[in-house]
Amino acid sequence: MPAAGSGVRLGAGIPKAFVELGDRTMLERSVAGLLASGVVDDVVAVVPDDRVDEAESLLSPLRVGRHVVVVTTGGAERTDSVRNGLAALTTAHDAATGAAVYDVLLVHDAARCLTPAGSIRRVVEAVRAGEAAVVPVLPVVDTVKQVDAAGHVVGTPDRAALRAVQTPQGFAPDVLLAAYDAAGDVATDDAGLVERLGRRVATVQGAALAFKITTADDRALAEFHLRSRPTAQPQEDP
Ligand SMILES: Nc1ccn([C@@H]2O[C@H](COP(=O)(O)OP(=O)(O)OP(=O)(O)O)[C@@H](O)[C@H]2O)c(=O)n1
Ligand SMILES: C[C@](O)(CO)[C@H](O)COP(=O)(O)O
Repeated sequence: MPAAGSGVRLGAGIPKAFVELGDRTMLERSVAGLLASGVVDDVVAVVPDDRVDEAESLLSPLRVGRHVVVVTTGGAERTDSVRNGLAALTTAHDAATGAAVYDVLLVHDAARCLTPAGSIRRVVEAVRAGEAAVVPVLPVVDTVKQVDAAGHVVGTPDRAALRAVQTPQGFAPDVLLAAYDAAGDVATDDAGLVERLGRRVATVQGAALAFKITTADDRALAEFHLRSRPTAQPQEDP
């Protein structure tokens, strides 16, 4: 779980994953949401260097039953943070068993902390059914324009062929590790690195509640959803 971003666009003055929504930080909500989905065993949370102790303390109550929750530090770009998370996972495996024990790896933004369980499950099921890489998507409802540097429209892609992509993105472990090994530069999502290997990326239905909390308006929207359902993290698709 990449959670090491600074949250410039949110403008809260602290790293975004540590911003509270209601009584819990986005980080806690996101990790709890994954573990509550019933299809996630362990989580590596990737946080800013100076937030490791705080993350350990926030996430400690979630270390129940068989679940392992590891905290490690991030890098300058999201890609760097995910790479650090994968390294922590590999190290943990080598120390414990000497072999990979997972059949699916997910990469999930801490900033998508209201993601319903259904979306997480659909991604995992599609990887288990044989897809090497899977992304949850929504149809694009606005017309999308391509613009030049001056902001003038240079094209209108066919909206029917466009999708807005969310997380968690799911992968066969060897495919994700190979994609990060091969990655020379940054990508805006993890599946983009898999595409560069020439591998197929499948789509499954995403969820409106899996929106990425990016701006103050998004935060207000998330708080509205939580006030509407005060008792729990949303776990089912609307
Ligand atoms: N160097 C980075 C940058 C981003 N992320 C994480 O990647 C997810 C998606 O990134 P984004 O929403 O863009 O978060 P920020 O980078 O914090 O936002 P901003 O660009 O506004 O600063 C977030 O959970 C964020 O914490 C990360 O782990 N490491
Ligand atoms: C991975 C992602 O959430 C898919 O939509 C998105 O690309 C992250 O972008 P950000 O600029 O790092 O928020």
